[in-house]
Amino acid sequence: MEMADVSVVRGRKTLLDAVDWVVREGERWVVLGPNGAGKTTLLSIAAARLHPTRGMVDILDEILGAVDVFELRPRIGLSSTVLAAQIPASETVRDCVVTAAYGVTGRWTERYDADDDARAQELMAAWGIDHLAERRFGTLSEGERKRVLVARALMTDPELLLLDEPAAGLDVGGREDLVARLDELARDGSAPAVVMVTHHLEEVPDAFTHALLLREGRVVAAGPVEQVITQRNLSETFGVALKLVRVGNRYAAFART
Ligand SMILES: Nc1ncnc2c1ncn2[C@@H]1O[C@H](COP(=O)(O)OP(=O)(O)OP(=O)(O)O)[C@@H](O)[C@H]1O
Repeated sequence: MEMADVSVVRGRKTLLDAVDWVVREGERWVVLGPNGAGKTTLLSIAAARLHPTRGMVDILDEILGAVDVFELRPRIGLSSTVLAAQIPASETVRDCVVTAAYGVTGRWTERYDADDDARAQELMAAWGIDHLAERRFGTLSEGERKRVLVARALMTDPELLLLDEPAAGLDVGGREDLVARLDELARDGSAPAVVMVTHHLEEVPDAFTHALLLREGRVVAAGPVEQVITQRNLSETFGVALKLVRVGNRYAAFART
């Protein structure tokens, strides 16, 4: 996925300002930035859900604006709270996952073949939700919901996987469980390129390779994790003097006093 000089302007507000970014096959990116930095806007463009005001976007060798987005979208897996809000509370977990094959939320009259059912079953097992297959989405805990959303995002065997705050609202146990699963996915050589948006350094899985830091719609730094996740870059990105703590390949940050 490539963005060149991408800007998004709404009224007098610039949501994204001249963003250049390349995500290559096999890379696992985390996008970090404070509230309102433009992370979700950036991900919406990468998901072919939003067109920029200016600039060029190439997703999986298709140029946004010159491609039928309905053909492109099934090649991109997306997990986000906006999507979660579109899933009917009465939908079973199995249907939440399998309906991604048609890019719909809410099973209706579509027909799914044995391969679709087998793929959904395999993903539910991999993400630890197979015991919940017949449970209604609306009855799940936040942690269970998050795992359903990632399993759903993988249903079409996408070439690009986009995760918008996949661990938001989880307790520490739930977060660590999800981070461990994402870490395993990141280490899988057959997994698609991954981009994960978060506010929290603690949520960056060990095996993630690259980071992009965003502040007020501008890229503060982008590149390999160890070069980008530095005390100086993070302090600039979040507008607070931060102390960076590294434990193995995991990170945390605290205000410097
Ligand atoms: N249609 C719009 N018109 C005007 N401003 C908008 C519009 N959509 C988003 N914004 C603003 O653009 C900024 C970036 O929003 P975005 O949701 O991309 O940020 P974010 O980094 O994902 O934030 P958060 O971490 O709080 O979810 C915010 O200040 C938001 O209020």
